[in-house]
Amino acid sequence: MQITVLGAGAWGTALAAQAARHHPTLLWGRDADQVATMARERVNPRYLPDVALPASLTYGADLDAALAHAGRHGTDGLVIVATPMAGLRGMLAGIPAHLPTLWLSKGFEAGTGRLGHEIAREVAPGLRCGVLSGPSFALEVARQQPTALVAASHDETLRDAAIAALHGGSLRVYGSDDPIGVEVGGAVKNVLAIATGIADGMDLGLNARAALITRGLAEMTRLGLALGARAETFMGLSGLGDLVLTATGDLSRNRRVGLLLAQDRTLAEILATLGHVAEGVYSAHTVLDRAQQCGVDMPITAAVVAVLQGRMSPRAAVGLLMQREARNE
Ligand SMILES: NC(=O)C1=CN([C@@H]2O[C@H](COP(=O)(O)OP(=O)(O)OC[C@H]3O[C@@H](n4cnc5c(N)ncnc54)[C@H](O)[C@@H]3O)[C@@H](O)[C@H]2O)C=CC1
Ligand SMILES: O=C(CO)COP(=O)(O)O
Repeated sequence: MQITVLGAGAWGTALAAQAARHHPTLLWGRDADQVATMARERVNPRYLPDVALPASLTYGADLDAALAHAGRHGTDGLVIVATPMAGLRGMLAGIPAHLPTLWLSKGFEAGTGRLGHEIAREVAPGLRCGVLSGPSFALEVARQQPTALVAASHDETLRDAAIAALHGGSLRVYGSDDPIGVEVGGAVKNVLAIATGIADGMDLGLNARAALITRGLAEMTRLGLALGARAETFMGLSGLGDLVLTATGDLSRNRRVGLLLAQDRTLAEILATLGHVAEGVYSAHTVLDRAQQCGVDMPITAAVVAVLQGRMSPRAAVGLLMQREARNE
């Protein structure tokens, strides 16, 4: 299978390395100098330093040529979009309709509030596509540490293509026909990881973290159900799985944002030093907007939004959550 990965950040590079062990794979990046460095040194010094990339992986900065690589044998190729959510719309709009496509981006699009499958429906109707998500720090995948992912699409042939492309060795890829649930899980866990980062940064303790994860999962599930997802999806890899990973794992950029907010660093300072995208920062208020449109209560998300917008201190946000009325679980 001919595979093209669009986006040479941490996750695109890690997944391209995995794919290249089994299939002819090309990694496209928008920065020609970075691409030339990767091709020469077989390492991505900016986003995944210290990980040697397989010799079989090829590189390109020309988007048309990269897409032609995936289309070399007609419809048998696969395009994997690995940009942040902000780049997904532009990428999907340029992919030829015959090329099956997966995206890795996790979030609600800032401005429109759309999930990936909603963007695809708008800009690429007819494209066979789906999302690949689940608990997966790029560094661990790049180091070939065991990881389980979920490929979600209403199109069974697309799920099969994702599994054929990536399942094997240290990576297990499960299928799901609930792309809404898988996308809501991947988007909301980023916001909740900021919340547990704040709690841990304030030394609130392990009980507080467990409470945020559990009640956060309830928020995530409520929103997902309102948007048309199935409840059981949130007990799976992209719900509970990715939430536990991101909310507790110090490799998470979203969690790191929360830890630093708790030290009273400003968001601008934090983002200037992060060096990678933290999607929760950009989709938190969009999650809340969509929840409000559906009449869904998301108090933890609302608290994170207030802190991110500088309207409330972390301490005040915790106080507000603790003062809420008692209710049945
Ligand atoms: N890093 C990780 O462990 C994981 C990340 N993800 C998701 O994958 C997506 C990408 O994340 P990372 O690779 O970690 O980000 P990153 O911050 O490491 O790299 C982002 C890459 O995207 C490129 N980029 C940014 N905007 C772009 C645009 N408009 N068009 C084309 N390229 C653009 C940047 O140049 C950079 O190469 C995010 O949505 C993230 O939530 C999902 C699972 C794991
Ligand atoms: O999505 C991820 C792990 O599954 C990565 O999380 P962060 O973006 O918070 O690093």
